Amino acid sequence: MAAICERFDTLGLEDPSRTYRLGIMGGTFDPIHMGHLSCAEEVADAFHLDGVVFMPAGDPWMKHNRRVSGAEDRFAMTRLAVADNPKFCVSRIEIDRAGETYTVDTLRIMRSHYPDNVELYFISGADAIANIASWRGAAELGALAHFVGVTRPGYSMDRAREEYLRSQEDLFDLHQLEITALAISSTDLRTKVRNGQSIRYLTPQPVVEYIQEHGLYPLED
Ligand SMILES: Nc1ncnc2c1ncn2[C@@H]1O[C@H](COP(=O)(O)OP(=O)(O)OP(=O)(O)O)[C@@H](O)[C@H]1O
Ligand SMILES: O=C(O)c1ccc[n+]([C@@H]2O[C@H](COP(=O)([O-])O)[C@@H](O)[C@H]2O)c1
Repeated sequence: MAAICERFDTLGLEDPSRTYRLGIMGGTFDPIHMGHLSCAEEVADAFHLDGVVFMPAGDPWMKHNRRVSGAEDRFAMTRLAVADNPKFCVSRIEIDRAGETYTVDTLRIMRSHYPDNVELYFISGADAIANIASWRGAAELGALAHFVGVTRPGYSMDRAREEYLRSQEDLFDLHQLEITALAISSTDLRTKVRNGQSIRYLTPQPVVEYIQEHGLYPLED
């Protein structure tokens, strides 16, 4: 099995004199939606990334207060959603790792997998960045990867930035990017499915069909 994700496992080796840039789009993806996909695409474009690895969290510990779908369903939906984009791939490393999922562990693994000419860019919405001071190993994160905080409707980027700087021992910079505002959330999609409303155009059609075929989201969070 590929160590990170097959498509980008040998990134950096082709031309050791060139710098490569790899994005990491971390999330629970329960389910993945156009907000995630469009965010990854806009960051890839703006930062000239060679690719983006979608990284479904195995056990997202900050979501223990609510129902989270099985990792294999979330992985399968993410794979369907990115299948038509040659710059995207999905990694199993977090869902194959036992225990609660910590980004610091993932970034350590990725940093040791890739040669030094591959720079890592962890992509995150303003809501996730605003919690970063409480992430495991927060002070180490900025040394392992660049962090790109993107705007998200309803969340403050100023607060996200303050929390990010608070989490860093040294003042690593946070790259900020204003992206097209899509007020879409997985929570809204789950609610719509439960209420029998359409989610067409909010997530790719293969994901809509997967949710229907597997009867996901019958119950409240
Ligand atoms: N519409 C959006 N615009 C920008 N970023 C987003 C958007 N939706 C999610 N993100 C970012 O994508 C990452 C993964 O998000 P996640 O999988 O938790 O989705 P979510 O829609 O926030 O889910 P939920 O509603 O279940 O909490 C986070 O960094 C989050 O900030
Ligand atoms: O490492 C941590 O402690 C940590 C705590 C909360 C969230 N994260 C990561 O942040 C990303 C977005 O998380 P979420 O919960 O908004 O889907 C995802 O990759 C999570 O694994 C990481």
